[in-house]
Amino acid sequence: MRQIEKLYKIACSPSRRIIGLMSGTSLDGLDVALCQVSGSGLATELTVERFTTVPYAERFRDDIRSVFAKKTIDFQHLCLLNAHIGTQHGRMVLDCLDTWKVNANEIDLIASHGQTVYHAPKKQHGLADYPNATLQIGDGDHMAHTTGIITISDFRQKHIAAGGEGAPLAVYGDYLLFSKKDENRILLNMGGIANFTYLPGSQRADEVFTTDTGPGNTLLDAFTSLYFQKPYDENGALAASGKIEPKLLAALKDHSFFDASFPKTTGPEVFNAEYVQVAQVRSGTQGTLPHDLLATLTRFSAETIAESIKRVIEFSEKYTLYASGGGAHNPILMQHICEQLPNFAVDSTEKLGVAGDAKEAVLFAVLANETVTGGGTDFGTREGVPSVSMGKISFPR
Ligand SMILES: Nc1ncnc2c1ncn2[C@@H]1O[C@H](COP(=O)(O)OP(=O)(O)OP(=O)(O)O)[C@@H](O)[C@H]1O
Ligand SMILES: CC(=O)N[C@H]1[C@@H]2OC[C@@H](O2)[C@@H](O)[C@@H]1O[C@H](C)C(=O)O
Repeated sequence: MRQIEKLYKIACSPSRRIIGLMSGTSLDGLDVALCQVSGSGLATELTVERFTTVPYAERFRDDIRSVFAKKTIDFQHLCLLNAHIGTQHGRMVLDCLDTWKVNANEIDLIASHGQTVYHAPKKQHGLADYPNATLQIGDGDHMAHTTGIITISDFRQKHIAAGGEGAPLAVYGDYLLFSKKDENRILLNMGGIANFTYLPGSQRADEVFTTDTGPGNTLLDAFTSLYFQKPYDENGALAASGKIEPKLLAALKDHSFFDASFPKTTGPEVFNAEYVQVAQVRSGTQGTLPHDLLATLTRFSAETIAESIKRVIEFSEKYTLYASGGGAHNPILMQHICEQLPNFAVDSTEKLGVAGDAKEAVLFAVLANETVTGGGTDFGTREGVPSVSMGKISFPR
């Protein structure tokens, strides 16, 4: 059968098995979600059959770090990694299928985010002659060839072509899977970077809203690794035993990103260890003890998240916040957020049927489903949510 006919059959079938893949800014591993998806648009129904995070080997992580969020890199290495990550992610998928005892030919599609290596929205690069830009590597052709499964990848470019910043894309899946009549919902994801989607109880697509808020865990991870040689502050234990340094907190919050209008996006290109060190010098707090630094950075993430949410809500309305991403496992971060949003009901996306750790990978499966089924949800003229299909199709042969 011709490849295009196979794809057409997949598109016409009442349901599809799609593997969603996400490798985020934390570089902890590849999130792999095997989903059964039926319908499209607001009639989409999705069940997560399997989910796992394949942890990255130290060597693979260091390899990605060598080109990650840096202005100057070894260009040959970037070129090699584009193919290498595509193949490695493909092998990780095959290993998962093996463990799950699922044959690759039972899978209809892979939705592969790839690895963001640089994110440069115009508001950040400031170069008048250039557009918003972002780069995800781990090419879809390598994934398709390695796995033998039709792969949809590189979702962010169409968003940019249509006037967006290439992120957050979660909003599309959030709206299709989680919006509910008469309930105002905020879906807050805290990975390396934090973002949220606002889903109005009106369920009107043209009122849906999304933005990044700034750092989630990225700074916590950087300093936990520097001072404690651990990948992250497990359960916020280190921050819990420190004191917030107010002068440093004020200096951390003093950045144009936080004053810029919504929607906006960012990444570790801005929020990195150097950002903190500069804030320490500016506030004369270089002597801050490691535990106090983590306490302050945790509060910094929480305040910038809560303040962003407060900017878009009506105080007379009721909202439920559903948390996801690794930060939802950090009780200190969650406690600070809840404290600043006292009128919110707070829950996890688990309550909505999708585990918080799986959510982003699942949402890419939804995006791929929309690409092949035609989708066509009209988000109106809302900035940051262009009404486009996303992703490029790679056939295995
Ligand atoms: N038990 C825990 N306690 C504290 N923090 C945790 C815990 N579990 C995970 N995390 C944090 O979550 C991070 C991973 O989050 P996640 O996988 O959502 O990020 P990501 O998808 O890579 O990032 P992004 O969404 O920005 O692309 C870890 O690096 C760690 O900081
Ligand atoms: C350019 C890029 O990879 N951005 C990521 C990153 O990680 C979190 C936040 O910043 C978000 O905007 C986005 O990912 C999620 C999956 C999104 O697009 O919704």
